[in-house]
Amino acid sequence: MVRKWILNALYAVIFEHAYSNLYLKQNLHQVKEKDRKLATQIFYGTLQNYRYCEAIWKQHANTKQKVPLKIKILLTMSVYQMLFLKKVPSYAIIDEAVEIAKQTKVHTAGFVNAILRKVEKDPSLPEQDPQHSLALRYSLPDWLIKMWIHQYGEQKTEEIAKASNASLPLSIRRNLIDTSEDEIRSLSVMELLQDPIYLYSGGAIYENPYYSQGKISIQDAGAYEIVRFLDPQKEERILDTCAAPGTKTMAIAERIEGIGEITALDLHAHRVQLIENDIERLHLHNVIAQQQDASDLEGFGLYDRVLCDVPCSGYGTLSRKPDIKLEMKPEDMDSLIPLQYKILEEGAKHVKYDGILVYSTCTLNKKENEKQIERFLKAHNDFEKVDEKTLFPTSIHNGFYMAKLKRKEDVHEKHL
Ligand SMILES: C[S@@+](CC[C@H](N)C(=O)[O-])C[C@H]1O[C@@H](n2cnc3c(N)ncnc32)[C@H](O)[C@@H]1O
Repeated sequence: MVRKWILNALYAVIFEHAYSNLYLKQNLHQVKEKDRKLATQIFYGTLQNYRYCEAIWKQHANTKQKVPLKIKILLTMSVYQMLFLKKVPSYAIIDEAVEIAKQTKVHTAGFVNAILRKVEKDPSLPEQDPQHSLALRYSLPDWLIKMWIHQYGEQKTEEIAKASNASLPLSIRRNLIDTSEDEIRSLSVMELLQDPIYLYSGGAIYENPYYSQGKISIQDAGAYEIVRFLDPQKEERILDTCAAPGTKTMAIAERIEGIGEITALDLHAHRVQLIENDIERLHLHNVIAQQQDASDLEGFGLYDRVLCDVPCSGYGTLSRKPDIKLEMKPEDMDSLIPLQYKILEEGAKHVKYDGILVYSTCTLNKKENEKQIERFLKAHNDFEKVDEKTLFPTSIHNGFYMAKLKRKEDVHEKHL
């Protein structure tokens, strides 16, 4: 029964903290091929709309009644289907939910039936304060909406919130070294966004021989903008300080057609392994992966370009990683700021005269973005800002912030 499988998958993500994309990658094969698309849609759709769907059934429940965790998820995923899957009639969704409740906690079947019948009759939420209702509509926490309104204004916040809930298409990057545009076009599953980025609609990408042969890689179109922004050139020495899983590293290597030298670092050994796997899959010989804390780069030399794609709160990637929405807490929001700044300062020491330093995040929080750069520039008058961009999320790509700094004085002896 596909819906029972989805219930267990959601339980693993919500209460056992499995990563949604990894869980699907490892377990979706248990679902019959014909049901995989639907299973994926209900799984991600429920995660994305969790707060909203939960609020809808909860208004019909007695607040004193103790509801088992799995039954809460069952109700929430059923409400998601009733509201968002127009092709499946409500009675079929309710019947199946009652059947699953009987198999899971038999005494809850009547409760599940009663609540879902009430939702069927009245699926709306009462009038709320506008900020709270915006947060609920897009299943985001109230404090995040408040912060975005404060930092980006009301209209932008509505756009960000909407995009954070979109079902993004999968996009891929053509390998610029050995895969021509014609070869990519011959695959009818590709639609051009901006070469080398294409939309992919060909189903399980990991099973596509183009993927295993290293001709294509998964790449968010917004993330690739950071690579264009870094603008790596052939024969340069490039340092990527927070590189795993290596998507941008590989895109840089392909952009310079394997001519030049890239050092890719990451703090965690298991994540360095991910970079190494891609070096092998893409047959790249000019990338060195190394486990290293980027807040201490003593002994590293000077580079033409340094990319600090720092760890961040990830609020630009909520549509592709809806699990973040379930776990985000206001106290976590700014916790990475000191580490980000340390990585930026350390990376800066290894930029050669006239060289380029790019600082980037996949979040929308000015304290992790613009404010970091303002503070850095005040403390380092040997750098100047040459460009800065916030790429807001859309229904095609994630959201990012990027700043490009140039070293303008030859003061390395002072630093190294
Ligand atoms: C935003 S992700 C990088 C994504 C990567 N650039 C890409 O495009 O695939 C941030 C990375 O920083 C790594 N990280 C966290 N703290 C670090 C540190 N002190 N030094 C180096 N890497 C660190 C994390 O393990 C994570 O892989």
